[in-house]
Amino acid sequence: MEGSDGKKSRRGAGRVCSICNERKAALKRPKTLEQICRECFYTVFEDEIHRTIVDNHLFKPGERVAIGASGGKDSTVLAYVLSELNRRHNYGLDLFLLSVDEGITGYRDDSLETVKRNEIQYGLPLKIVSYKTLYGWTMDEIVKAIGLKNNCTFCGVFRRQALDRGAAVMKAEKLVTGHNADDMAETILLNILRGDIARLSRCTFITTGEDGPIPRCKPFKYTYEKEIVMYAYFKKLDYFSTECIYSPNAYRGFAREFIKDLERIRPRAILDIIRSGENFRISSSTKMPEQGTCERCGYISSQKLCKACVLLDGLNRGLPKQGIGRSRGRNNAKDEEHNKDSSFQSKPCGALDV
Ligand SMILES: Nc1ncnc2c1ncn2[C@@H]1O[C@H](COP(=O)(O)OP(=O)(O)OP(=O)(O)O)[C@@H](O)[C@H]1O
Repeated sequence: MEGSDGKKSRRGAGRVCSICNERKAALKRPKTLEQICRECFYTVFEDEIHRTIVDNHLFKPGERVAIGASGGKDSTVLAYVLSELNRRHNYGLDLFLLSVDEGITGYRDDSLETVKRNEIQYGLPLKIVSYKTLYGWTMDEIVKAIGLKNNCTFCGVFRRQALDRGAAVMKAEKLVTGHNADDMAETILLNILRGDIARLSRCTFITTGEDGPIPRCKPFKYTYEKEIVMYAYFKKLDYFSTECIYSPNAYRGFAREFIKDLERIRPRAILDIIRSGENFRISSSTKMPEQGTCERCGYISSQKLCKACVLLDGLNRGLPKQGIGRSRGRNNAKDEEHNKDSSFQSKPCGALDV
């Protein structure tokens, strides 16, 4: 960059990487603000994920692992990095891509095309399961029935089960998702704001569902979204970057913006929120929901019917609002009455609903 005096601007020009002290710095690392070169960025980024995997015992050798692949930046980088680390460190994992087709025209159909290309680029087999086949409804049809306001509830609940069912069909022993540190901080904050103690106590776990059909883990728990985007950009990874056309959730949006503001002032804020969430102690007198199984479909549930069955029932009976909102200890006709007044909404898509 030339200054007004014709000399090279000092800002960043010629600065040496603070890690290798050899190459020219090419970027400011969002997590630490260090000026580093690309090569060192790749190394620290991948090594941190490797450490997270090893320190938290995320996998066992020989495990069959489904990578929840939406075609977006997070899961694309996850698929790429995990297959690299698997080779480099001999994890011995049998990896494959698992995608859920929610039936959102102009969004998921396009992102699935990206995943199909990733299948070839990374040499990972791909399995696609769809809402239409599993539930008889596409999200386009659900939105027609319910409108834009609560559709994320359906999508989040159905996706969670769809991933489990797809993983079960493919005989996976573990499912990994691309939820990152920003998602994690956002969910902690939302659970505090909602007073959702049950979720707050579990939402920071890196592995969840060990008592359910298939454990899920989040290797990007401490990975910053900005670094994921940077990594994808520098590595020229093929991903789909459009927002969901049905995703208007204002409450989560505020939490997201708040965290981004905090990060701008102090990058460590994201990690500190996660640490705080991890260190919360839930009072032993707090009543927690007991896990059982859904009477209808056998899926894990703390109610007589799981959330997906309640929502599906409502859709099929022409009462799509049934089951929207909190329904602790309910699952009966009174739900509907309650839901009319409920100011709470279930978790939207992108949720770290554990
Ligand atoms: N349709 C899908 N099929 C398979 N996995 C999915 C799907 N949608 C979401 N996931 C999994 O859940 C994670 C979090 O999803 P979320 O909706 O928050 O998207 P995101 O933060 O934009 O992630 P991505 O960039 O991977 O789309 C994804 O990284 C992915 O692993």
